[in-house]
Amino acid sequence: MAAPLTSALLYLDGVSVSFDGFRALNNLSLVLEPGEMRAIIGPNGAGKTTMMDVITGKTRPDTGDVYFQGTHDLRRLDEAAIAELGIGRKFQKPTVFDAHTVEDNLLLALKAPRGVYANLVHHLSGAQARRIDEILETVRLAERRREPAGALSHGQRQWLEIGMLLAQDPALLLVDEPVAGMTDAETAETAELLRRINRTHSVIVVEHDMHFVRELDVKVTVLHEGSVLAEGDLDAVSADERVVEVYLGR
Ligand SMILES: Nc1ncnc2c1ncn2[C@@H]1O[C@H](COP(=O)(O)OP(=O)(O)OP(=O)(O)O)[C@@H](O)[C@H]1O
Repeated sequence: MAAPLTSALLYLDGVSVSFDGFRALNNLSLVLEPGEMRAIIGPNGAGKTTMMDVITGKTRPDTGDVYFQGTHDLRRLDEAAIAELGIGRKFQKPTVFDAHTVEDNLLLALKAPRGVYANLVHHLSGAQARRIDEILETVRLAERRREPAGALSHGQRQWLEIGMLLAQDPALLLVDEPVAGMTDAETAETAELLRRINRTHSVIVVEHDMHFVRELDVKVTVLHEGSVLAEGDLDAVSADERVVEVYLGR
């Protein structure tokens, strides 16, 4: 089938996924514009993780369209090919190397340059060093750069993991529950950090913490039973009776 004509960065239309007859995603449609940051909320089992799994190629939809940058049909690509296209995912559980320093973790995550001439190596290490400085600044770990990652707080480890994702320079970052277990101060800093990242990257963030979602100040999609229940700014969706009923509580 021909790709739909869309200027969207990410385009999901009519996506359904069943596990043993149970519909985890049920005719889900979602459009993310280039440069956008979107917050995804919804009760346990709403399909948030399954949606991320479909976008990253971990789970194949039974039906529906999934396009990236208008032309890439993500249903036809495997996880590695989708990552290579520029979709990066941060899981809730950090996977940093504890014994390595913060900056070495970032260096390991930097995309290996392809087809590089040997006499450019020195020049490239300079570029890599600048990139690492930039990422350390963004994820607020410049002062901890020479410490082992194992010495970081829970929140700082999450930031390092976001930094490692940035090192791969994805066009779209998928971030799953970044502030779970963080202090209030770390949560506020994480909102600030993602807003900064969003100046140059598109982001989808799944999160239950409503204070955090408010601080992001972006369009919110509420999932429920595998479909979009409501979409809009947080005040609008919070005022939606159906959202109050299934998620926010009275
Ligand atoms: N591999 C699987 N096999 C069977 N059922 C699954 C599988 N993955 C997810 N499900 C079911 O699909 C539904 C949607 O799950 P999903 O993890 O996407 O929800 P979620 O919105 O991410 O929830 P949470 O907020 O708890 O993380 C759940 O009922 C879950 O039990």
